[in-house]
Amino acid sequence: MSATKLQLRTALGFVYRDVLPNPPRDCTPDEIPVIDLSPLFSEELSERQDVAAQIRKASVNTGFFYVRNHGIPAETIAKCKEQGLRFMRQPAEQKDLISSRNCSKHFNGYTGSAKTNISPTESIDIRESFSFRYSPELDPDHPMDVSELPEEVSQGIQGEDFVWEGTAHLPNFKEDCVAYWASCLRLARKLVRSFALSLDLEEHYWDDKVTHPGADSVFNYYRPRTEQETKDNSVGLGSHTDLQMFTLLWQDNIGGLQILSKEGQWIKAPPIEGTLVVNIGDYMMRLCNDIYISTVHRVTNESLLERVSMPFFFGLNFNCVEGVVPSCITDSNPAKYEPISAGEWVQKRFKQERKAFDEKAASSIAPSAVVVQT
Ligand SMILES: O=C(O)CCC(=O)C(=O)O
Ligand SMILES: [Fe+2]
Repeated sequence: MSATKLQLRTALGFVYRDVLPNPPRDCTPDEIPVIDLSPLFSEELSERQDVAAQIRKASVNTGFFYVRNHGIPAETIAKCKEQGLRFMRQPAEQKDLISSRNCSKHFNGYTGSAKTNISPTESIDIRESFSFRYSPELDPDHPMDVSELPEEVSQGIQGEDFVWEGTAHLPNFKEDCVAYWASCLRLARKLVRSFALSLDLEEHYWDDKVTHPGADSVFNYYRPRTEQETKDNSVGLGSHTDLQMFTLLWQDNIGGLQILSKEGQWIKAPPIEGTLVVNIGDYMMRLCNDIYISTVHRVTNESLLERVSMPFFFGLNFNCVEGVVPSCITDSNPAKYEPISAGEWVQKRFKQERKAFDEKAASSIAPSAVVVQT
């Protein structure tokens, strides 16, 4: 059997990847290494540089790695997971009260099963999700009211209160979700320094560009597939790349995440207790002139149990217009990309995805629609 073509969405249009016909195989420790983050919290620059070197190696290779000793307490993770499950186990009508499509300007809130189709060449997504975004009053490092921000910053803030108003009946829901989000944000601000070091930039290169950053928390819920969905090879979440600088992902112990190797082979990224998965997003790949790789990945829950994951997508302040960083430009490798605002970059693809889904849904309704003769 020959390779098949996978069509992928980017903010700037479609790209294509060849996929080998072989079934997914286990990853090797070299493909998705486990990096110990304890030295990140060390006073010694050389220890922090050692972590940065490991991050560089993994980011150039597959763009995916696990981190352990990341500093997020297991209890914070467990509470957020429990809250997400409580939300998802509610009746559909209750969840739809905070439907992203009806209530949100910025893709926050609840999205039901079969309401997205992230990969044009695969099935619709079985996944359900709940999302919320950065709000300055929740910032663990410098909480402030949105009215205190300069206008060019406040315009880009995408947190929306309806997600909390519509979940206020679930005790401690907001508190537990925000605690996990805040821990991820703190870790991401630490990691972005390591990414700067890894690119031979000054350690604090991005510090003033992540004061009110892209910091999107999502709770993904994958119910088991039906018999028909299994026959049809339906995906939990179709093939895609992430959008921002990098993603921190907690996954439960069910498994189902796969990443596409350079050779076009799907490899499994199994759960490893006590770790988070970190992966490079498209915006980072662009800032690095393609030196770091934003790798295609997808999820299928092949078990008979529900599966949960909690990604946190991290990027620069939305009003930040950033181009390829100086250390990734040489005479023989000039900058391939123009500067673009971090916020615009993300919104472009979200809008495309929704438009494409609406068009697909409309065309699949058409054949059975009643044609009225006038
Ligand atoms: O559920 C997972 O393991 C990954 C989810 C993911 O890739 C995403 O939400 O972008
Ligand atoms: Fe993803």
